Amino acid sequence: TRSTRPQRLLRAVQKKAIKGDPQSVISTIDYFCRHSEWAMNVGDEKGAILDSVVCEVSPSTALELGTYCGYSTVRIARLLPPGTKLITLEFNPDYAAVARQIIEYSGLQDKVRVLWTDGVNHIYICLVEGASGDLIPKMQELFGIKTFDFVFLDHWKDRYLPDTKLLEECQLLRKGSILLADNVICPGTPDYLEYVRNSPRYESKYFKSHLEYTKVEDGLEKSVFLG
Ligand SMILES: Cn1ncc2cc([C@H](O)c3cccc(CNC(=O)c4cc(-c5ccc(F)cc5)cc(O)c4O)c3)ccc21
Ligand SMILES: [Mg+2]
Repeated sequence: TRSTRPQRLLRAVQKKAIKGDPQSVISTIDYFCRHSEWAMNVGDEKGAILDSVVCEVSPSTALELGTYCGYSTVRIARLLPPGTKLITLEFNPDYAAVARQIIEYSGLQDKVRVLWTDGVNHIYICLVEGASGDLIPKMQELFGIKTFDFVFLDHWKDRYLPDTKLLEECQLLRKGSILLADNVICPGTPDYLEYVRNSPRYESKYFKSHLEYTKVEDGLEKSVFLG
């Protein structure tokens, strides 16, 4: 049967990227998506904004909702200091399988481990198969996470708001936690935007950009939880 888009993206990485070099994996994916086949990675333009927020926050605990092929996982993980804990949630097993291979190809495989064995000198990326709504309430028991310093939302757009409320209810956000949401314009997350922009518990800022690999407007919304 015909390969899937994530499989074709993985093949391009295995063929053209330098093994062990995260930047080369990122550039290869961006080139492939711009010149061969579009895919819903956050991309280079919004990716640069993601990079700057990750560097500014320098989180010791981070959560990504929606791994897809692992492009933003690699973007985030390459910037994280040793000892960071990055959890990325993917419910689609085919996407998770491709993401594992792309994360490993990027050389982060020695950091992709069962969580927090020593937690001293490695970044721990844990790619967990499952839906955010089921897994968020289990973060403490599964991973010993108390709160997240940084959350990147890039999964189903109608899950941004319920999952943000779930993070609040599970007390996984602390004063100063940063939420960064992709696609707040295209495809759009109107209920989430309305919430973080009007709730007294958040200070929100819009970073105008474009839908990955296109000229269509899109952007990222950065929201600080005020506690
Ligand atoms: C519950 N739960 N827990 C974990 C988890 C993980 C997933 C998957 O990773 C997954 C699967 C399918 C779709 C998404 C969301 N992404 C998008 O839909 C998107 C679309 C476009 C776009 C824009 C313009 C178009 F014309 C077409 C697509 C541009 C973008 O950047 C996107 O992120 C995420 C899903 C639910 C999950
Ligand atoms: Mg997206």
